[in-house]
Amino acid sequence: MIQIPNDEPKIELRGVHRVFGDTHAVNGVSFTVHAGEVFGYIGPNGAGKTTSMKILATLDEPTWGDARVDGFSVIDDPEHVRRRLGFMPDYYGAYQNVNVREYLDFFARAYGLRGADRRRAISFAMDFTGLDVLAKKPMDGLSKGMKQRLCLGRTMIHDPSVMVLDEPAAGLDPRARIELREMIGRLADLGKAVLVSSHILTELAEMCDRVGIIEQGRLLAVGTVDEISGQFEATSQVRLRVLGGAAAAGEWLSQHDHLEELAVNGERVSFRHAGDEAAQADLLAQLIGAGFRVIEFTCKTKSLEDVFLEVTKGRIQ
Ligand SMILES: Nc1ncnc2c1ncn2[C@@H]1O[C@H](COP(=O)(O)OP(=O)(O)OP(=O)(O)O)[C@@H](O)[C@H]1O
Repeated sequence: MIQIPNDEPKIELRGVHRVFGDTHAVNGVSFTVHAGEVFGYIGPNGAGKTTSMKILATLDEPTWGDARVDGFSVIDDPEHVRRRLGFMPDYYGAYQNVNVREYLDFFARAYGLRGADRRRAISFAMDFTGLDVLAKKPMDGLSKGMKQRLCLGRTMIHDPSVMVLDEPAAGLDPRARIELREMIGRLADLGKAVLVSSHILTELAEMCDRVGIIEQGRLLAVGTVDEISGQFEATSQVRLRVLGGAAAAGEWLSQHDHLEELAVNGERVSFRHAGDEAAQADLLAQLIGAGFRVIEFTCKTKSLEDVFLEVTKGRIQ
């Protein structure tokens, strides 16, 4: 995956709002995605991901603000946007008595592809998704993973420069998920800008160049996973057990800086510590030096899931 700085973004949301009655589904969201970049759009259920994606796909319009695809406004130039964008929704119908090739052929025709161009587009999509061996298989007989590939093939049939994928990994088994990640990487290698959503940060962490975390319609953080984690990894959760009771150790610790949320319960003490591992090792040595009989001492930095839970507060609307 490459990241090309200083070029025009392929996707640009500029202060996008979408209001449904009392619900501010998308609340002033702005971000960009460049050619060759995979951007993960992460948020809990009802956060506003699908609504933003539908606006990009010209299936809905912003109440205020604008979004651009390859420089074209979704409000002023929706026809140009549609030609340049492929949208994979989080649901799709399976047609009865339609095989893989026929399904792709239908969508290629819908995009106005003819003759040799249409045959080439179908072959490329089947090749890319590894469905060439299943060309004659009826669509309703495909596994979930294979249907997802077919849907991806349909989304790329008109060779869009922008791909918007709504929860593509939902319900896939681990192998299908790894294969999907690999396909998304190859889309980026082809120079496409890929926007992919999920409500699970870890599901996307490895495949995305950058992520945006959204909750209640607001974008709470944007950056690489490391950048976002770094903002929240400043403290570790420390737990210790002191033989014979921890009240005195708790009292001793409460005199120290860089400690928060100190709690004592029987032999156990827990607190948040703002220092690095060396500082924690020093603290343990001081505790033992002060005569406390420490039998357990653990430090846990935040996992990606912890970071996600901290960024999003679990509010729903
Ligand atoms: N057409 C609509 N009319 C009224 N409210 C809507 C409409 N579409 C979405 N909403 C509301 O907007 C909010 C955002 O919904 P959206 O589907 O964009 O969230 P999401 O992040 O995609 O969630 P999920 O992961 O559950 O798909 C929700 O509160 C939803 O109920």
